[in-house]
Amino acid sequence: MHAASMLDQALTRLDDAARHLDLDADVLEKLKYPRETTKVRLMIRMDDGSRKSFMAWRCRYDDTRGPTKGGIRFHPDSTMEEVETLAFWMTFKCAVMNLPYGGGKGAVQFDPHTLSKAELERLSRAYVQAFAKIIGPDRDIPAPDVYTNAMIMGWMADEYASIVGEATLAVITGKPIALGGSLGRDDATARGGYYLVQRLARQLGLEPGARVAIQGFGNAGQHIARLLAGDGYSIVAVSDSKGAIHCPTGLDVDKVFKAKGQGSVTYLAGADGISAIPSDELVSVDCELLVPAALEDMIHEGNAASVKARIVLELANGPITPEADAILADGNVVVLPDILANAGGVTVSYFEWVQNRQGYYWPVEDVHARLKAMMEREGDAIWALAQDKGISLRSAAYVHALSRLAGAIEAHGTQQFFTS
Ligand SMILES: NC(=O)C1=CN([C@@H]2O[C@H](COP(=O)(O)OP(=O)(O)OC[C@H]3O[C@@H](n4cnc5c(N)ncnc54)[C@H](OP(=O)(O)O)[C@@H]3O)[C@@H](O)[C@H]2O)C=CC1
Ligand SMILES: O=C(O)CCC(=O)C(=O)O
Repeated sequence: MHAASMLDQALTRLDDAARHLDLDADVLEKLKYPRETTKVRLMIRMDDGSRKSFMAWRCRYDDTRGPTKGGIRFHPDSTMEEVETLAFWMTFKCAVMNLPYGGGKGAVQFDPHTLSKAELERLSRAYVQAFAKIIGPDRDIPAPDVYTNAMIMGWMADEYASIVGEATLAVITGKPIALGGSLGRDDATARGGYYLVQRLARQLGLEPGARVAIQGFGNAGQHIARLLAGDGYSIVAVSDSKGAIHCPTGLDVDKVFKAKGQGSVTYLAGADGISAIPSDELVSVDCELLVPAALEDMIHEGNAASVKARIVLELANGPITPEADAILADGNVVVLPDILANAGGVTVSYFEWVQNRQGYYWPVEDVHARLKAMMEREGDAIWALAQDKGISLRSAAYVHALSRLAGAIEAHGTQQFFTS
């Protein structure tokens, strides 16, 4: 898909949701455009003494419900349109979960595999130097996303502290535990999706033993594999950026982790009845549950009809295009939508922010219990709304979020509304 049309495509979900609510036109006008997007060219010194520049963005899409929140992505294909679209989704995700946040997102356009660790640290710190006036614990709070992690969040938090002259832990989440991170943030994205599947398993007709295919084997993909396999689900296919593997009788998840540790899940191809399959065939594998956990637009008009799974758990943001959504709906495939299914990550980020502000840290059991309760509360509400209105879970999630956003926009009053 052409990047320029990405936000327009995402906005079709807003229009769809608006049809189910009696909204003031001002609400839609406010949510149709990003509030602010800042673009900076970052310049760092490379290990060989040369200087190199990198395009970077931070978007604060909407802050009606609170400071903007969302991850920072390091990826060679990132664009401003992608950042704005991801920030739009964050706005709705935070509203779905009733977190006191608006939506934001950031990115640097480069391939992190091409930089040394020291160069990566300089670039991460340069990002914070450039955006120090935009981020802040009550303004805009970054976190990890694709190809960023706790180590990078630690460098960024450290850089921010040195700029403002005091430790400000709540400026960024997904930090190392040693630097004010929350227990349970590492697997929170997958765990939130897992709690949702557990909660809706009966309605979805899913049970342990069901076959699962997982696209992407990073933070989200690895943790969902571990959690579902631990419950007796059979992981029959996985992929990463280098390719995909398939084993109809079920993969040994420990061996997949070992292969990934050595470089790629594809290293297992050829062993124990495991075959290599083309990456784009992962979504067509015969299974009950398909888990996209990589990038956007992986299920599109061209391959949606080949999906054999009955249920799709969207751990990735935007893995299904609107055209593919319609094809899946025609085939009675139930989609657990991204703004609910992967909201565990930002929810535990919120817990981290709360703990940083309290200066009091929770045991992991408390983090899990609170996350579970929130996933079940919002999951139940969205399920009931979908049943009641006869609409998809995605439409119901957007309606659920939009009614909260509309309430907040209206409560701000017109002066605030037009000048903020
Ligand atoms: N981290 C978080 O807290 C959250 C993440 N998400 C979303 O989840 C998705 C995954 O993020 P996350 O797990 O954090 O990112 P990671 O960087 O940890 O992992 C990304 C994974 O996707 C794989 N990948 C990249 N391109 C392809 C491809 N073309 N086909 C198959 N696999 C591919 C990568 O492969 P390789 O390992 O070979 O590089 C890697 O395994 C994204 O959409 C992200 O926005 C959503 C909510 C929160
Ligand atoms: O943890 C966060 O604050 C945001 C995570 C994120 O970027 C996402 O949910 O897409």
